[in-house]
Amino acid sequence: MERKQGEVDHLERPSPLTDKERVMIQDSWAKVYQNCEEVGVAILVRLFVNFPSSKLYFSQFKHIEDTEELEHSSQLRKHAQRVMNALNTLVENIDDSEKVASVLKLVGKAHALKHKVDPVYFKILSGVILEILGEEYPEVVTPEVGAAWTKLLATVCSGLKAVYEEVGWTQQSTSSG
Ligand code: HEM
Repeated sequence: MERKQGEVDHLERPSPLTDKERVMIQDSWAKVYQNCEEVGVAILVRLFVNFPSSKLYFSQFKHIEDTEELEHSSQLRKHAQRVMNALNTLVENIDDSEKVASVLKLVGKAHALKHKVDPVYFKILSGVILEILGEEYPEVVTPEVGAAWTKLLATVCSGLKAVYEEVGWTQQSTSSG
């Protein structure tokens, strides 16, 4: 059974990142980004395996259940690359709130208006990112570094939610699920 939304509720209402947290995020990301393709694919495969309803937005692999087959999907790999690139831009520009806001606006608008992705999946994805980073980089992602990432991802989710509200997103038939 899928895990539900409440699990990542701690990602709500982020407090601002401190300078120390920004540095921890940038240092840890530098290591992660060396393997961006592998890590990106691992994150998305975990998302789609653990939360199969998230697959339904993707025309080319929505019916694929086999993990290895998912891993090789070109649509999945392309999206993994896009997610990692966007995260890289956010981390690189962590001190530039205008740049961060413009990235979130582009991503939020595309997902709300074009792809019609329920924003809950951004929270779910954030949980998966934290999980994979902790598993793959246990030496780098110490509890303190993980906490900084939690804050960053919470900021991303709340920024995206604000964009969704701005473009008039209304909850679509997910209230019972
Ligand atoms: C931080 C999180 C994410 C980032 C940075 C991101 C980034 C992107 C980008 C840059 C695109 C192409 C933009 C466009 O179509 O105009 C895209 C496409 C897409 N995204 Fe995301 N995405 C994220 C999370 C998600 C999630 C959680 C889902 C659904 C569960 C999703 C579903 C899609 C779909 C269905 C497409 C179109 C795919 C295609 O045409 O092949 N994205 N994403």
